[in-house]
Amino acid sequence: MNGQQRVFIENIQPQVNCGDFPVKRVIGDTIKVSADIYCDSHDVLSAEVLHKFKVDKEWKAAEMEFVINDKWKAEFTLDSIGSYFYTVRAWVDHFKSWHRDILKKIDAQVDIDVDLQIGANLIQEALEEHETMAEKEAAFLKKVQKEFNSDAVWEKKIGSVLDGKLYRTMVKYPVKQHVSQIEKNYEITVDRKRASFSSWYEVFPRSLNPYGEKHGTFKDVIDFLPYVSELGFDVLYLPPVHPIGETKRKGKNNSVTAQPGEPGSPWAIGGKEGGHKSIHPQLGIMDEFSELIKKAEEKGIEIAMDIAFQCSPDHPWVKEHPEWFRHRPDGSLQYAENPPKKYEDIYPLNFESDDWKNLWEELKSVFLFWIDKGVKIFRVDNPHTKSFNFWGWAISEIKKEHPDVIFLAEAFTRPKVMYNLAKQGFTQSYTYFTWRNSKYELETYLNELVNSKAREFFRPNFWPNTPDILPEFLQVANRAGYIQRLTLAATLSSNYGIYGPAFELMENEPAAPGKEEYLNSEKYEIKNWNFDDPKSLRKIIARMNQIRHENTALQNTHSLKFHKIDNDALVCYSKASDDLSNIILVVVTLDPHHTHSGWLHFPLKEFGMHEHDSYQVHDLISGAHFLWSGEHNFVELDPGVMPVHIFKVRKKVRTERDFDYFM
Ligand SMILES: O=P(O)(O)O[C@H]1O[C@H](CO)[C@@H](O[C@H]2O[C@H](CO)[C@@H](O)[C@H](O)[C@H]2O)[C@H](O)[C@H]1O
Repeated sequence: MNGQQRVFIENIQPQVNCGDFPVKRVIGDTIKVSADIYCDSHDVLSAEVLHKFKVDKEWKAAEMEFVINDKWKAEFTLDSIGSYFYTVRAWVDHFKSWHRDILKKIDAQVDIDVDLQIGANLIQEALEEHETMAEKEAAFLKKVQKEFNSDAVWEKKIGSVLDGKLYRTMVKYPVKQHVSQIEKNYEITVDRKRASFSSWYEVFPRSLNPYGEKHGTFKDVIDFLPYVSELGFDVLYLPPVHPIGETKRKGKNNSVTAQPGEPGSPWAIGGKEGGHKSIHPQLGIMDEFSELIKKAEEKGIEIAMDIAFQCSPDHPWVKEHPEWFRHRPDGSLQYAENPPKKYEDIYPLNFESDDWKNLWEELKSVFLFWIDKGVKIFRVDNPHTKSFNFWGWAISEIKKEHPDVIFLAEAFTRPKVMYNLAKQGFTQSYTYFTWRNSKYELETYLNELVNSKAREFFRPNFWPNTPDILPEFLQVANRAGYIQRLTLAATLSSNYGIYGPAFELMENEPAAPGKEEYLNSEKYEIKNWNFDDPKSLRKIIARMNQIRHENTALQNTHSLKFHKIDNDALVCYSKASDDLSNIILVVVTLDPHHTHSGWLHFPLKEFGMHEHDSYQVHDLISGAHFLWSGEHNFVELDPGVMPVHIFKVRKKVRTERDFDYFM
């Protein structure tokens, strides 16, 4: 410790686990750093945030500004994808202290002769510290210094003190003595935009044969792209595309024995044709996969690949690397489980294997293999059943070379485990949204995601359904119920997705009463979907995605605010762009059967308006416009017509010619 250091720096924000893990942002974001900074006595302090992009040699400094109660803040912009680092330093600023005190003394008309000599000495220190100071400024300081040391009249001397030029020049050339600096460098992972704003559509390629007669292929997926594009999705997520094992293959409805010709679960990876780096022969060949990536890209769609680190008994690794699996005393291998679910057709990898280094390398190489083929988004199956240290290592290794890669964690498990995976580097995470139905459940859960420390590292991705989950709500939902869940997913979270055909075609028969699995699940059989079914929700889904793309407010999750509405069947919330130029107010009825109404409270001041202002709300779903005034307004939703309002709030703009319009 250097005993001359007097400044304390604490509570640096944002940070995750005291800086053990990075905070997350996307390119173009401005990061706001704050810290509690104080010292003994009454001296004035100066502080700055030092920051740099990983490869930069030099640190840049952002001057911190005092806020209140020893809190200081500064901000800087993140203009590259990759890792940034920052830390905070502060020191007692003797010039600023001198300046503040001498002004008080002048005011009180007390003797300041000695203070002026001290001022002259401070100027001397600045001149010595900054030898390269611009000549003009150095000359100015020397002139003032001479005055302070001269017999010039009092008025002349204080004229220089009061003249802002001295203050401005000295602050520009600070003398940083006995600087306290936090030793830790806090990390920020800066991702590309899609990390925080993405719309996912999940489809099984093998079900895309247009006539439903054969196994679908990558070519069929290419032909399906216009549909995905029409619906407005930008990520097309495909369950595993690898060879499927024959041994222990599962049959229809999760039967533990498959009948001849049944295709098996795509997650039972590996067969005689290869493992995680091979393609299921009935889907096509590698060139066709590359063609799919290319064609999708032309339409602004990215292909997300499923990474499921597990092996069917026929996977080459089972023979080539028996040491990567756990052997039971009788020599057999234990199949995988995610209690109470049993996955009899796969073996889990043993992360305690003595050969763990080679195992880790091989798994990393699976990602790199597909990245080389053009995949930049991975949905990772069950990451919570693999070593967390492996994920931390693998993701950071991959991101060193490929900082634009996005990883979605499919971990439906305990909250702390889900959060740990996000801290290890997963870009986005599945959530409990799927089961949050009531107003209380939604508000509590969203407040946890948006207003707790989790917001710094956990990016939620909301799914109303998945091939594994047909939630009870959807099992009994009518059309309004589906639209309600779609709206909540698409407007509460800036990342959302649907397990496509089953959602828009409102497939909702459970495997058995009380089960949340789909009857005749696509996981075990090839489906023949009628995408042109007149009851399809495709039009409203397309509109929802269009609204998301046209309104930057919906492209973030952090600005979410719930608003009071005096009816528990109605939920009301808003999102806004950082500059408040785009404000979206959403009202959803949670009762898909009866009409509900209520008075909502929209706190205008928080959105840059006056509490009595009149403004327009434009329902982006129905097209209706309403003129509202003040903070309390009435809404009514008949789910038979439409269970949601997605209002764009148009503020009144006053022009110079006294002509008002709504922006
Ligand atoms: O355990 P989760 O609910 O998170 O589900 C994920 O992982 C499962 C195992 O990979 C996967 O399960 C599917 O594939 C298994 C292996 O073929 C099969 O035994 C299961 O019956 C089938 O559901 C699930 O789809 C995935 O989301």
